[in-house]
Amino acid sequence: MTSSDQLIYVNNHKLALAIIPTMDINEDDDIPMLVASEENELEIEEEPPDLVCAESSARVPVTILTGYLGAGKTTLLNYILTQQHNKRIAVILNEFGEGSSMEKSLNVGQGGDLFEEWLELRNGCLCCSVKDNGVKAIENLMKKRGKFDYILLETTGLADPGPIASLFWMDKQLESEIYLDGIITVLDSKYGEKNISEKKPDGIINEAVRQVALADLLILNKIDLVDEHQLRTVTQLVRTINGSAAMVQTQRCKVDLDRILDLHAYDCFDIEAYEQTLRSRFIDDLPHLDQRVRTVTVEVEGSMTQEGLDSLVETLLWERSLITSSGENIKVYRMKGILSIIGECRRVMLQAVQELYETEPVHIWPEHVPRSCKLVLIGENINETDIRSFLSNLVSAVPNVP
Ligand SMILES: Nc1nc2c(ncn2[C@@H]2O[C@H](COP(=O)(O)OP(=O)(O)OP(=O)(O)O)[C@@H](O)[C@H]2O)c(=O)[nH]1
Repeated sequence: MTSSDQLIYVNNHKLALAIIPTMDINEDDDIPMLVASEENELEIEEEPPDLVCAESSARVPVTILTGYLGAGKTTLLNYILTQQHNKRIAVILNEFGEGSSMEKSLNVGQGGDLFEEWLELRNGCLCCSVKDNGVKAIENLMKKRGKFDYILLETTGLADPGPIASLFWMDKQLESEIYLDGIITVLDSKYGEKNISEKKPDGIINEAVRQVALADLLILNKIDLVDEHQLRTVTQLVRTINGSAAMVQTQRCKVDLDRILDLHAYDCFDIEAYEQTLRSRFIDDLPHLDQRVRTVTVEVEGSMTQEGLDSLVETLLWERSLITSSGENIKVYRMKGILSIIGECRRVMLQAVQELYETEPVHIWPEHVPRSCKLVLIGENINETDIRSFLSNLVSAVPNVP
């Protein structure tokens, strides 16, 4: 198998498995197409009856499964695929063509009526910065194989999930067939602290920290290998980095699938669930650890103008130009918020990953509730004092302005 192959397994009933390795992209190349290689001709039925979704107009969720080397990502994947979920799940392993990972993935779904297809991705990959390519490749795959109900994407242990999330976080106006449902990070309870604390050259934040920071759900796995004290320490550490994600403790990643699938972490499908994620679960810093990446929640009473919102996005996400009082540059990985915008009678939901953001008016502000702007930020060098001061400058001192 060469690095330009994709391996697709399709279980007639509910499972398709794909491995998409790293590829080079030429600027002159067209949008990637999934084509059959000569090695194993792909036989495509126009509409395979058992794989075509009844509601073909429904968008397909993508869940990103990430976590440091050996944390239990594949264990989680296998667990999901063997549970009752009544979904036709496509699995994409972003494995960079590593032989061992492929062998391991061959175990997934064995025992069912499994068959293989070899596909080649002419250009484009899931880890590149060209947003459309990975998405188009999957959409092409869906056209060929019929529509899946769900896509699970397992990253490598050393992946930064940020760029991958940006790839799938599609603007609704682009009318993509897929959308980002959530990022799940699996952590090894025994080695999690060591992995998170590992220093990289030039002070770069390591991948384990980034994976925790960007999680919508944190799975603290391998709890059978630690005692209560170790579990408390790693839980505290993870919570300090990401105070917004839900968290579960597991052995062999056994977790209720309702906690994993259909999270809607990037839309306002369930506003109450969204508001839950804005509630601070922040705990005190652990003094013995260098905690450059952390979560801060700030709420300022009052409303801001649309220009204020533009300025917030520009400063925090695009220019990354906010400097702390101690001279450090604030870098936001993930931001959520509920804002009061002057002239808008509804609460405005704000979501951001890396430099991408989305705002959406949701519920009407109740008359008795004072208007306010609330932000949750996860990133480097973030501290409450500087964020509060920045937000206060943007928020007018006039509460309850319609
Ligand atoms: N004791 C114990 N072992 C576990 C648990 N979960 C997974 N493992 C084992 O840990 C090892 C690594 O698990 P994987 O699921 O392959 O981890 P991964 O994150 O996919 O690993 P990479 O792809 O190499 O980064 C395997 O031997 C698993 O059987 C657990 O809860 N307890």
